[in-house]
Order: sequence, then structure tokens, then C-alpha cells
Amino acid sequence: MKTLALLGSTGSIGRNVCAVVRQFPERFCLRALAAGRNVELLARQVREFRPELVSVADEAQVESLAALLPPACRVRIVWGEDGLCEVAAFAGAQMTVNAVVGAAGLKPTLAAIQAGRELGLANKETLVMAGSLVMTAAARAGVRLLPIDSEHSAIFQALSAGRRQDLRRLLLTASGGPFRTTSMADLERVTPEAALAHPRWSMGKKISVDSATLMNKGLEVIEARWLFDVPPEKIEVLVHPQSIVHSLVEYQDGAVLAQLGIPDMRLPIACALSWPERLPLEMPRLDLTAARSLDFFAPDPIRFPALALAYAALRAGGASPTVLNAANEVAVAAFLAGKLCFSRIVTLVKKTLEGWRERPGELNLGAILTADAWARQEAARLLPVLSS
Ligand SMILES: NC(=O)C1=CN([C@@H]2O[C@H](COP(=O)(O)OP(=O)(O)OC[C@H]3O[C@@H](n4cnc5c(N)ncnc54)[C@H](OP(=O)(O)O)[C@@H]3O)[C@@H](O)[C@H]2O)C=CC1
Ligand SMILES: CC(=O)[C@@H](O)[C@H](O)COP(=O)(O)O
Ligand SMILES: [Mn+2]
Repeated sequence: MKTLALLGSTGSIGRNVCAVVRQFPERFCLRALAAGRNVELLARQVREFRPELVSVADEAQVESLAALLPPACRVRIVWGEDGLCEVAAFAGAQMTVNAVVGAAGLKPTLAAIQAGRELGLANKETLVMAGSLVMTAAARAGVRLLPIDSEHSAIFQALSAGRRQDLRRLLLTASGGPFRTTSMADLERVTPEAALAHPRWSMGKKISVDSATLMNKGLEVIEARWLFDVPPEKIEVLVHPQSIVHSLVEYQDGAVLAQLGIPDMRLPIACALSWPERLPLEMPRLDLTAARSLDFFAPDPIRFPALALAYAALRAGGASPTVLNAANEVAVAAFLAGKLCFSRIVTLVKKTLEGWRERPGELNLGAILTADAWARQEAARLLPVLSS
């Protein structure tokens, strides 16, 4: 039995983790849960999985959650950033799964590592913001980090087939998102509703918009750089609309290894929870005759400038990826709130990055949080100019 702490249990990934646990009750046990504000779903999860500890976004939700639980329920309820970190480091769990969205995932990632928990990481923003810091901390603590992001799970699996020194490049696949064939002129007018309608995956709002701008792939390039310790010039992106080939690895002899599967997050989640064992997952199987064709294209840098911007931030180093991530979070929230048009999401990120001046000194957690706060303030300052 593997005991788990799950952060972001009410989200798209969190619900898929629950589905895998539900399918293998003899293998996994959810001992601690953390969510944000969806206390109705969290209460149902508490009744089903009976964790010892739960965390909610703020103090106001503690009462709301308690009111939804049976009087005999003994779960301890904590809240806020401290609550999230307490769940991440919960002593009763062997593995922590971080499926929170955005920068809120960084401190709990570090808390889990410091507590020596094995870490299943869906929260890519953690590595975009603080890749070097997190990977160094994990190595020092001897913590195993298992990727849940589908492309990184595919690469992780393909890397187990060869020696690291024989690796030539990583090839990350991108679906191209809902606007893969949309003209530049039409991109100006796309709505949040259209941006949220991902053609292949059912995901949370923030990552769905990131997929539509291709910023998701830019974040994933940075995530891959840190997870696999591979420089940016050895990481490439291929548009693959069917989302069946989840990513590929090329070795120096020319052999290219890929992981294929239907687009369903239960597969990479189960892989992370049970690695190196493979579970008999009950879900539809890949039928390549039904898929008929697998297409691959180079990304269009004109209509989707986010990818080049992410590479530039990665190459610039320092806190530039932190600034990129924070400005993107502000821009995506503004787009979803109807305050910024789709094609200006990346413009706002670019303009924020242009104003960033690297500060001298070590890139420790304090420096990263300072850069994150600066970028949010700067993006908010620039927003009215770009909204008009
Ligand atoms: N969805 C997917 O298929 C994939 C997602 N990812 C990555 O996984 C992460 C999660 O994505 P996804 O599941 O789609 O996102 P969702 O928006 O669906 O879920 C986010 C979860 O985080 C919780 N949350 C948000 N902010 C806080 C906070 N401040 N404190 C505590 N909990 C918080 C939410 O709680 P509540 O809803 O209760 O407020 C919810 O449980 C992202 O980093 C994403 O990039 C990676 C690959 C695929
Ligand atoms: C499921 C997953 O891992 C997402 O990150 C997905 O890859 C998004 O699709 P895009 O390839 O369109 O960004
Ligand atoms: Mn992905």
C-alpha cells in the first residue's frame, strides 16, 4: 500500500488521481488532501477517501467544509499557504502529488522535498519558476521526482531505454491547441469559451488557455530542461494534432523512441504513482487503425510567438523564466476576465520581460518570490495600456 498526499484534489488532475486511486484501493491510499475553494467536491472526497488531514484555500472555507462533513468525521482541517505546505509534507504519506495550478505550487513542492517525500509533479509552474532551486533541493534530499505532465512522462519512460550520454535530443509534441489553423486576423477576436475548448484534452482553465497560445509548450520546454538536465538547444517542439505520440527521445545512433497512448491523464498519473511497475488500468486502449494517420508539423512562430519567448527566457536565465511565468498568469487571468484580447496575452508577457532587470546575488527562494511579485505588479501596470 502506497500512502499519498494530494494537492489540488478538486482540479482536473486531482480528480484523475482520485480515479486511479479508486481503481486500485489495495495499492493506494489518500491520507491527506488539499484544495482551494471547491468545498462541495472536497467534502465528497473526504467522505470517500477518509484522509486524516485536509487543507482549504482560506479560513472562510474551514467552516464551510466542516458543515458539509458528518459529525463523526475526525479529519483535521488546515488552511492557506501553511496548510498546503503541511499537506505536502504530511508524515503519513510516502508520496506527494502536486496538482495545484500556478505559482501557488512552488512552496508546497519545496515543503514535500524538504520532508523527503517522493514527488509526483503535475504543477509545471514549479519548475518554470525555480527549476534549478527545486532540482538541487531534490538531489540534496535524495527525493525521487516523477513527472505527471504527459510529455514529460513520455520522455521519462523513453529515457529509461538508453544511456544519458547517448541522448541527442528531446522532441516534445504539441497538439497545436484549438487555434492551430486559425488565421492571425481571427486570433484577435477569439473568445475565452473558444480558447477553453481544447481539441484533445479536458483540462483546467489556465492550462487550456496556455495550450491555445502555445505558452504551455514553452513552459514545458523549460520544465524539460530542468527535469532532465538537457540544454535548450537539445529540446525541440513538434506539432502533432492527434495527441497520440506524447513525446519522443532521439539517441545518437538515430533511434527515436516514443510513448504512445490515448490522450487520457490517468495513464501518466498511474505511471508516476506505480513506477517502475505498470498497473492494469481499466480504460480505452489505443487503436492505431482507428487513429489512421499521425501528423507532425513545425510550430508557426508568427501566429504563436509564445514558444520563442519561452526559449528566450530560458536562455536569458536568472529569474527570466519566473517573470515569464508570473506575467503569463496575470495575462491569462485578464483574458479569461474579458480584459485582454487573446493575441495580447503573449504581448503582455513580452513587454513585462522587456522591463525585467536581473538582480545580483544568488537565485534563492527569496529572489524568486521577489521576481514573481515584481512581474505581477509590472504586468498589472501594463495591462490597461494593452487592453485599450
Ligand atoms: N489538466 C491536465 O490535464 C494537465 C495539467 N497539468 C498541470 O497540472 C496543474 C493542475 O492543472 P489542472 O488540474 O488542469 O488545474 P485545475 O484548475 O483544474 O485545478 C487546480 C487545482 O488547484 C487548486 N488550487 C488552485 N489554487 C490554489 C491555492 N492557492 N491553494 C490551494 N489549492 C489551489 C484548485 O482548487 P479549487 O478548484 O478547489 O479552488 C484545484 O484543485 C497545472 O500546473 C497544469 O499545468 C499538466 C498536464 C496536464
Ligand atoms: C495533457 C498535457 O500534458 C497537457 O500539457 C497537454 O499537452 C496540453 O496540450 P498541448 O499539447 O495543446 O499543449
Ligand atoms: Mn503537457
